[in-house]
Formats: sequence, C-alpha cells, structure tokens
Amino acid sequence: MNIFPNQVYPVYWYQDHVRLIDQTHLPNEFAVVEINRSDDMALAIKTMIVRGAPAIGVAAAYGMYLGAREIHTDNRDQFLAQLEQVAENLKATRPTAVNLFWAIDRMMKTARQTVGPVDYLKEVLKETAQQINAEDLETCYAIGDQGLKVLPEKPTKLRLLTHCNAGALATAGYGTALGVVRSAFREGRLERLYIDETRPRLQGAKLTSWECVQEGIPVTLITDSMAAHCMKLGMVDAVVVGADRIAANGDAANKIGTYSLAIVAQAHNVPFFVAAPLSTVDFTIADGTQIPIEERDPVEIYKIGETRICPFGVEFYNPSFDVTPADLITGIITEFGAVKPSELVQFQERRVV
Ligand SMILES: CSC[C@H]1O[C@H](OP(=O)(O)O)[C@H](O)[C@@H]1O
Repeated sequence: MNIFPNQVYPVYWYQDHVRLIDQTHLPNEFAVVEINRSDDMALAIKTMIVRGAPAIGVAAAYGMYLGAREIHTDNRDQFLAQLEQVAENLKATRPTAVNLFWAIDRMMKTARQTVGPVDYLKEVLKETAQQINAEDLETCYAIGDQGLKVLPEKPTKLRLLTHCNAGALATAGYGTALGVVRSAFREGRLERLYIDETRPRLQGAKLTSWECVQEGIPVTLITDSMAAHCMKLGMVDAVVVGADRIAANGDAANKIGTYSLAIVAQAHNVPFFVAAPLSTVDFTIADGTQIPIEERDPVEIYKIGETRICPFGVEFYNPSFDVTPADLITGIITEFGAVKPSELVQFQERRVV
C-alpha cells in the first residue's frame, strides 16, 4: 500500500504519448519530456533522461509500442521483421540492466504469439506495455513490504544506508531499495537514511535525496568514501541497495561503488541487502562474471557541472557498475520474498517473460 502523497512516476503513458521525468535536470528542475517515437525513447534511455533498471525496462516496453505504431504494413511477417529492428535499436542503448532486455523480449514474444491483423497486434502491444508499467509498481510495493520482514529487529527505529538511486525514479514508482526504506518509514521503523552521493553521476545526492525530502524521510547525505567510517562508528544498522542484473548464483551488478560498500558492510557485520524484482534476475547466466559492465563517457568523471576537475593529459576509466559476489550479500529481497542468494533459483519458474 502506498501512503505517500508525493509519489512520483518517472515513466507513464499520457493520452497518445509517453511522458518521462527528465532526471538529468533533478533536483533543481522538475521537467517532463514527451516521447512520441521509438528513436527518441532509445535516446532518452541512453542519455539517462530515464534511468534505473526497472524504469528503463518500462520505458523500453513503451518504446516497442511507439516503434510498432510507426510501422505501416498490413503484412504480419513484414511487421514482425520491422518490430525486431525496433527491438535491436532499444537493446543497443545500455548493456547492463537486464530489465531492458526482459521487457523488450516480453513485447516481442507477445507480438509473435498474438493472432490477428497488424492493427490488433499494435493494440495488444500498447496494453502489454501498460501492463508492464502497472506490474512494476505493484512489484515495488511488494518488495518494500517483503523487505520489512528481514530488516534487523533491533533497534526498533533503524539507520539504513543506500547507494545510488533505487527509488521511485528508478522504477515505475515507490522503488526497490527505497521501497524498503519507504515501507520501514511508513511502519515507524526508520530513524534515518544515509545516502551515498554516488560518484560520478551523483544519483544519490541528486535523486535519492530529492525523493526523500519530498516525502519527509529523514536523510543524511555522505560522500561514498565516508560509508566505511560511518559503519566503523556503528552509525548504520543495515545497507539496502538496488540491482541492475543478478546472476543465477546471486552475484549482483549494481552502481559502481556497491561492491566496496558490501566489503565494508561485511567487515563491520552490517547486514547487506539487495532489493530487486525477479525481472532483474538473469537465470541464463551462472554467475556475475558474465554480466556486461557498461562504460560511460569519461566526462562524467572529469566534469562536475561545467567545471573540469582535472588537467588535460590524464586517462580515464568509467565503469558504471560493479558486481557484488553472492557471499557478501545477506539477502536478496524480491516481490515473492527475501532469500539467501543461493536460494534465488526457487523463484525461477515465477519469472514472467
Ligand atoms: C532499481 S534499479 C536502480 C539501479 O539502477 C542504477 O543505475 P543507473 O542510474 O545507471 O541506471 C543503479 O545501479 C541503481 O541501483
């Protein structure tokens, strides 16, 4: 159940187009962009106007419908062949979050399995994208409440720490890791949320802080390098983060800096939870070594705003994600329950594609 009056929805259908909150403008400007074409949706995903594994899955699903709408043929085989091209264009946007591929594959499967004229296929694709959107919101509510069951029982009011943004802005709404935080806050079980700023794109500082301030959730912003010190001082009762792709053994890819956070949490006996829907679990890969890691433009490192922070002449390395091994993860919180990483396989049959 959502009791937050200021809930935000980063991606949704409106009249005859898709609307996205432009997350590159937050927290200083709340801007909404209208997306009418599949190519524009692909660009919005690539440039992180919309970002966050489940959110880009929902966006890609709508991108598939927008692309279907642009195909002008009554021939089913020609329609499906052109829709496959739309799928490939959307898949080329970002490689790590499996939700993108899960949503696109679900849309393609729906098109192939639907009997009827092309116009009917288009209508079914629109309904499927809207269904994926609605399902993800319900999934986040469920993840939030499943997380409550595994958070430490003491202290009654917890001090949680999160990394990056796994909130409403990264999903269809409510959030995964931040969904657990919201559910804890709703039940009076949250003392404070510590937020890593999350260099280089600062999703923690810009997005997670913004979401929490909107809803009166008490937050403290720290730099990524402060997390170890905070845990050493006993300031954190548990860590809850999101994920972009989880392998069958429970290894989890998430925003760069998550792996080091998990090491520090283990060193200080702080429980470390990954919150994610089943659509984020990739059962086709055995472990995290097979998860593709996106590398982004180095400008994200060397510029803060318009200010260059380093001299010319240096090289850069900008991996956007890292992989936390399953043995550093206390539990994976899904919409069907929280499990040890090794127990994730029990949910494999419940992952809808
Ligand atoms: C709820 S998944 C959010 C996940 O996605 C973020 O990556 P990005 O901002 O690059 O899309 C980050 O890894 C979050 O944990």
